Amino acid sequence: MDREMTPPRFAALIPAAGSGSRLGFGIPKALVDLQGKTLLERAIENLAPLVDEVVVALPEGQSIESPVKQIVGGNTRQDSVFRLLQATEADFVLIHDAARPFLGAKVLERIKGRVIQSGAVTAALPATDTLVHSSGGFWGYLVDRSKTWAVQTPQAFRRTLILDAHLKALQEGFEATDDAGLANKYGSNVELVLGDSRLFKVTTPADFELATAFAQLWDQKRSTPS
Ligand SMILES: Nc1ccn([C@@H]2O[C@H](COP(=O)(O)OP(=O)(O)OP(=O)(O)O)[C@@H](O)[C@H]2O)c(=O)n1
Ligand SMILES: C[C@](O)(CO)[C@H](O)COP(=O)(O)O
Repeated sequence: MDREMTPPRFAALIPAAGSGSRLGFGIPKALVDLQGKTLLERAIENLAPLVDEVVVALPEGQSIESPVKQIVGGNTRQDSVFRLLQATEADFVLIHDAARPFLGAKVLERIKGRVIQSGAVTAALPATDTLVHSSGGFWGYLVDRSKTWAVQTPQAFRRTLILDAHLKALQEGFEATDDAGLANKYGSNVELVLGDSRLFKVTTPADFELATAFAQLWDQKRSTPS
């Protein structure tokens, strides 16, 4: 008798509970308007068509008008993601910062295409600038650029793998800047998948200026049938 194969289920998990202190607009960064849509709305609209479920972590006391599942985030990004992981039972999770509003379908397809086999993948870009390790504000030593990548989101994992890494980190009090770092720390081989320079993170007012200028072009392209 043929066994029926059910396709794996994917959840998009969006940490959006940060305060945006480096942006300094006085409201949570994910809820800042960028040319008619908030950063969070943009993240949801990019991810929703390619997953079975979307869950967002928001600052306490905030909610959005959207059918997606909403939970309260934690004090750190890591804590917000840990809470998001407990809010889904999907086989695979795509974790993506609300602060990266320009996520195209091609990057997402690349990430989804690799995670089933790899179990742990992240979008990343090979470094293009000269890189140095600094010492007291001066040139310390040159870093080998040919082996250096800048890590972005989305990052995708088999849910049980990344949940296990988060649980171990919690037990040990280990903090990482991202989930790929946690997966690597607890023994997973994290595959680097080519990201995109348009996936930059809106962190500072200068990033926001750039995002404002670029959003019009992005929205125009999305509404033009290819
Ligand atoms: N306690 C936190 C902190 C951050 N994030 C989310 O993690 C992503 C990346 O974080 P970052 O760009 O550092 O956002 P903020 O923490 O808001 O910024 P800042 O550090 O400048 O305050 C953002 O989508 C942010 O909302 C979160 O969900 N929960
Ligand atoms: C997760 C991340 O976007 C990968 O580059 C990055 O580490 C987040 O850093 P932040 O200081 O929390 O913005």
